[in-house]
Amino acid sequence: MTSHPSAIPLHHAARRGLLIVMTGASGVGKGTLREQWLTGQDVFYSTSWTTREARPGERDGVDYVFVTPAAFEAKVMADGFLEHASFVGNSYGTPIEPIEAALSRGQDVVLEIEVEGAMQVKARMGDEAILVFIMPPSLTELRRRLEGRATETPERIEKRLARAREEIREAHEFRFVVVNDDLDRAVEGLRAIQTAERARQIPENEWTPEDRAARLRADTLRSYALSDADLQRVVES
Ligand SMILES: Nc1ncnc2c1ncn2[C@@H]1O[C@H](COP(=O)(O)OP(=O)(O)OP(=O)(O)O)[C@@H](O)[C@H]1O
Ligand SMILES: Nc1nc2c(ncn2[C@@H]2O[C@H](COP(=O)(O)O)[C@@H](O)[C@H]2O)c(=O)[nH]1
Repeated sequence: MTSHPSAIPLHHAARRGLLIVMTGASGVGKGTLREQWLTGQDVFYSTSWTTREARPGERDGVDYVFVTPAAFEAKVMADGFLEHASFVGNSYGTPIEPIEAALSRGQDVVLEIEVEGAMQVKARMGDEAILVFIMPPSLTELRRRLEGRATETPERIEKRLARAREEIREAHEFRFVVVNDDLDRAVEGLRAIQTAERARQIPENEWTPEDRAARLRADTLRSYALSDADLQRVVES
């Protein structure tokens, strides 16, 4: 029997990549988690544009594309960003074109961005965006991590912590919340989310035992379990 393309069930058609957005306060460990989580995976990590100065050891085109405010503004005017935001005195943005190309060829895409930009992605991409808020165990631990990383002046650390207090209060806006206390446990949570979201693209009767386990684990990370009081406790701790 010959089959017509339109007769191919949707789930057998080429899979579109997942768009996973990691967000959360500066210094919570997004980059550290991402490196451990994505090592060995063929995932497209979006390199952002920024107007901030490169830190020692950061490479242009790898860690960020470092640009002047004028070049950044020109890209904004050309509608070249999926999202962009100002963060403690500098601009940051996600170039749109490589993201759409990766998703169309079936490659998963990971963004690592602050909260205002993540809200823009949510508004623009709707349910396609899998938004994951990375939560610090406490604000005291977040301060310890920012101080330990030693990339910011004391004044800039205070500004980032002030912004963190606002960002943490927005956590319930995102689909999942992963607490980055124990690094391995947090990475395992991110893997479960990725596997569970992939499984959603196929009928449930085709799920493997691993898919089912991932779904159960991912359900424990849904943000609706968090109350405002829970978020306030983190901010005050
Ligand atoms: N689970 C963890 N336990 C202890 N320290 C951690 C943990 N995760 C990350 N760190 C440390 O916290 C510091 C900040 O981590 P990282 O640079 O990955 O944060 P980030 O969220 O990517 O920051 P930014 O948003 O500013 O780029 C680093 O020194 C890192 O080694
Ligand atoms: N909205 C966006 N935020 C971004 C982007 N790239 C990085 N970031 C976030 O900015 C802060 C500060 O970063 P740092 O490198 O100066 O410490 C942090 O939360 C990053 O995740 C982006 O393209 N858009």
